Amino acid sequence: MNKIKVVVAGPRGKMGSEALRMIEKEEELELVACIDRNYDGFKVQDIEGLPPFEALVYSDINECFQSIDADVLVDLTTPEVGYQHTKTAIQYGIRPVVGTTGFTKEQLDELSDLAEEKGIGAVIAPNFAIGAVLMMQFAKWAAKYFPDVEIVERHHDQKLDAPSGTAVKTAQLIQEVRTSKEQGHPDEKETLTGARGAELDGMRIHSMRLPGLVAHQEVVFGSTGENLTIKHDSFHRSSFMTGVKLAIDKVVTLDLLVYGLENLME
Ligand SMILES: NC(=O)C1=CN([C@@H]2O[C@H](COP(=O)(O)OP(=O)(O)OC[C@H]3O[C@@H](n4cnc5c(N)ncnc54)[C@H](OP(=O)(O)O)[C@@H]3O)[C@@H](O)[C@H]2O)C=CC1
Ligand SMILES: O=C(O)C1=N[C@H](C(=O)O)C[C@H](O)C1
Repeated sequence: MNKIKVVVAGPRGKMGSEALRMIEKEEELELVACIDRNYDGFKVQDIEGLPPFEALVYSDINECFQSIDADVLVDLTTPEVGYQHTKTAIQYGIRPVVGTTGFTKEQLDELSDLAEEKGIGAVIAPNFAIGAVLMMQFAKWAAKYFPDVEIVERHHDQKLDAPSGTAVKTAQLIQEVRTSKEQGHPDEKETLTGARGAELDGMRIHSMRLPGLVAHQEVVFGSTGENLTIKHDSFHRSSFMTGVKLAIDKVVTLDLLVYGLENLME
């Protein structure tokens, strides 16, 4: 059996370390290297808390891709670094699977164009939890009937981007089917800036950050005399790993960039 050769960027992070534990259990996957700014030249097994892989760690992504034979880059870092990593991977013909959130629309468009130009598969998924993907799809369905909607996302307080990638993706999916409208009272005024949350096409997105949380979202629809709430909770980062594995399996068969795991689920 030909294993899929995987590089993980951000291996000491909350998601990156979970991805290593997933790869350790999956027979068809082989970890061939990691990218980490602090441990150049180390073996993964020499970094405290990480599984006993012999794979080498590189600080420089170019050096990594010039030195090893890899099929897929899994990026779980930060918006700025993840964007650069994704671009570099496509340029080297290594297929990126990106969980990192916070990319701008312009960056996503640019990466999509680059992948198409090079004929390289790529997956960028704001949320790899199957339940979260379903939550977004159910919300899209409901928005056909309920155009008044607010999104409330709650995350741990170490998160760098707000709103979450999932909240933005949910709003974009809703936008595809919802009749565009401004919500709330036409004369409403914020007496404290930000009280009504972020705004996307008239929809409001509220972001909470608290210790103890992992990743949670409610999509609340309102209509005459009724409310509908669609809710998803990730209580542990293992919830994202089924989707990461699915994306790795599928990306090697693609020749363009796919944004959102729903496009890979049958
Ligand atoms: N798509 C999905 O399903 C999910 C996506 N995410 C996203 O994944 C990303 C990572 O999340 P999480 O694991 O919680 O974050 P962490 O902060 O725990 O991990 C981030 C990792 O990136 C590394 N990093 C940070 N800055 C740099 C840099 N300049 N160069 C190289 N490496 C760097 C960190 O290393 P260092 O210690 O050196 O800073 C760390 O290993 C986020 O964008 C988050 O939103 C999270 C959960 C699910
Ligand atoms: O940073 C996180 O933790 C998460 N980030 C992703 C997002 O921004 O939507 C996915 C999930 O919500 C966890």
